Amino acid sequence: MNWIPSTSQILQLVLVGLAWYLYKSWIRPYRLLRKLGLKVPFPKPIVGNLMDYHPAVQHLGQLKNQEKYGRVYGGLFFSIPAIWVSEPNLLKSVCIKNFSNFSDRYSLVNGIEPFGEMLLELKGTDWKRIRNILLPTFSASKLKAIMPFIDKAGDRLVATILKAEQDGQSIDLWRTCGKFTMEVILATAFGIEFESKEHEEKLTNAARGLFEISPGPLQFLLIFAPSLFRVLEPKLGGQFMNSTHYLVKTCKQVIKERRRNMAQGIACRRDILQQMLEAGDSDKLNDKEVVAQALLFLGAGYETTANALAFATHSLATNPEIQQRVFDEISDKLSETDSVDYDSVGDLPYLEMVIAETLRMYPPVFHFNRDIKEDMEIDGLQVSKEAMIGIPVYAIHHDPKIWPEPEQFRPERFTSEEKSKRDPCTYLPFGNGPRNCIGMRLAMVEVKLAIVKILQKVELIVTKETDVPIQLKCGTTLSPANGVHVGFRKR
Ligand code: HEM
Repeated sequence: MNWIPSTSQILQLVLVGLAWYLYKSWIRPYRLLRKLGLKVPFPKPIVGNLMDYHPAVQHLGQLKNQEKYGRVYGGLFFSIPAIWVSEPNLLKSVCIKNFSNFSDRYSLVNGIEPFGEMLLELKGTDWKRIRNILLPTFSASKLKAIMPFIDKAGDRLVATILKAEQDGQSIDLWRTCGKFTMEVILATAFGIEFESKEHEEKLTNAARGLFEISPGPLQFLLIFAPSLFRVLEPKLGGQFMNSTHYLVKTCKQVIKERRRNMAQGIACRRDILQQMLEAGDSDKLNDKEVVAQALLFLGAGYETTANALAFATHSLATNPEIQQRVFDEISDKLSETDSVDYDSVGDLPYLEMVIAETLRMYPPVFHFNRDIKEDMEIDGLQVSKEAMIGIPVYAIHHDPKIWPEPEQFRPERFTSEEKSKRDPCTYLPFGNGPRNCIGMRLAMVEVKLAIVKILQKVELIVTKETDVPIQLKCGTTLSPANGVHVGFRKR
């Protein structure tokens, strides 16, 4: 005889299931953090502490939590227990001293192809293998080879600015910087140059759609139910899956063409894509791995670098004496006719300090994380393998005990003397340790070259449209909430 459950039995089952789910995803991780001896703001079911502050101002949430709970506290990222650490000694242990226990990142997008194969998401020996193959790609000599692409994109950036100045038009310099960094990364990592305005827009929109998932239901699905995410996201108007498909297809076409040319002995462009295709002696990257890294470089290198450059231009416009000093340094070291090459942009110490201070005040990557392999105690802090370490970069960079008057823009904080007084783990725009940002040199050279080229032609000035102070917004990265609207005065 078939047993048919009654409505009340079904209801009871649903309630038990719900209670079990809430216990597992809410109470249990909360109790774990409390058991570790951490102060934890009481989380909400499902979202945890994610919505304690509006998602767009997570950077201020970091600061408030640091003020309230100190440099170590707990919180739930959805149901994932996170130990937030901003104490420099502990950070040194996590990122460097005990690296073997914290060598991986907590996986947030590895259920979608090709994200699981990206360096950012890879773990253990798989990460080490790909990182070692890729490292030489970002060496000084290899970056020198791609300088012509960066230089060309820099010329286009300056042409746009000069046209705006001539027409007396206002432009959003943040968007313009985005076009520059997009052009660089597409030309170098994807081996593509824009064929038309339409082509440029299609590629730019697709690249923007990557990693463009803000905290909310879609992010929840992406982390906890990637198969469902794959089906639902495009139907809910998201761009992530469509952008991914388009970019993978585009990259595969370029790789096919390169492989054909290589087989026929036809010389190929010396860009990052080519270096990846040729990288490794006995241990080569296969095409799937190359596509994954090209997409990652696009996602990790476009918006971050654009924001850094846009924040730097805003800081220069709002600090005219500092801008003058940078201009004097550029004029002393480089005549306008000199080509701006890798070595010449590397010899501008004051500009370097200005960029460092920009990245302190406005770190585009305002937090990052480390997975915990085994339970252990580090400098009196008990950590559990069921949790992750969260690193609140914005709060660390605005801690008044480390950076007096943190809201003041002072490049002098980065003289060699001042730097030697501070613990390196108090400044983390590119992370730290063996898992730090592999694209740091490329990003720095892009930002420096663009600033040199801009300042050689125009002075950046504050207009009535300029946001002072600049308003910030958290999405995947920390960006200017209203763009960057500064004026230009031709030199
Ligand atoms: C101003 C621009 C940039 C900033 C602020 C930035 C920041 C960061 C940060 C904070 C991390 C995490 C580091 C850690 O966990 O210790 C990271 C990782 C990474 N970044 Fe960047 N980044 C920038 C530009 C770039 C560029 C231009 C590329 C490549 C073209 C790139 C590629 C990567 C990759 C592949 C990783 C993962 C490294 C690994 O797991 O081994 N980044 N970046």
